[in-house]
Amino acid sequence: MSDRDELLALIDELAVVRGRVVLSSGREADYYVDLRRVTLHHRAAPLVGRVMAELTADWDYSAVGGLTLGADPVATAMLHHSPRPLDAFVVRKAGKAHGLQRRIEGPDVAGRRVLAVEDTSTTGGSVLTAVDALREAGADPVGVAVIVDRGAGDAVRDAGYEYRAAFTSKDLQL
Ligand SMILES: O=P(O)(O)OC[C@H]1O[C@H](OP(=O)(O)OP(=O)(O)O)[C@H](O)[C@@H]1O
Ligand SMILES: O=C(O)c1cc(=O)[nH]c(=O)[nH]1
Repeated sequence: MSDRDELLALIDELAVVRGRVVLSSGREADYYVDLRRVTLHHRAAPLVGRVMAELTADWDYSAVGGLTLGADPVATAMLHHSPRPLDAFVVRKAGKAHGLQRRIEGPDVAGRRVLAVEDTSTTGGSVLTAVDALREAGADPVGVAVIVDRGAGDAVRDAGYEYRAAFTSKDLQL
């Protein structure tokens, strides 16, 4: 079985929850894909790293990350399982007032080409928040990549960024 097929089967088995749910955006939906159950799973996490690295293999970037928390294990999986040397970063939902007061944690991203990732994207609001913070920090986001797309493509493209998803809701029969 290919990495992609194995990952899709694990997402279906571990992450899909059917039932009424309120989403991050405040919208309601009748299914949820809890990808943290996949990105933090011993067998699935390396597949996430390889599939997401392959999905973006033709994009030039040296660091990967996104808005905490969903993006964090995606970025670290890529750091560990990408064939290219990659740093990871974490974009905080809010800056912190003590310590070094950084909004973006990890090796400096200023002046670097970076990839913004998400576990799943519905409105694109979360990943575009990360992209805005990256720009503010002097980084150059080369695109957005997510494991499961729930419809954020137009919003991300309208904001001026390329958008790729390893899978869509349809791949999961949702
Ligand atoms: O495209 P959007 O409409 O922004 O929705 C997608 C976001 O929702 C989830 O995170 P959530 O806000 O639940 O927070 P968490 O990552 O801290 O769990 C998910 O991990 C994405 O970040
Ligand atoms: O839009 C969201 O908040 C959302 C949808 C989904 O399927 N999974 C998730 O973690 N968040």
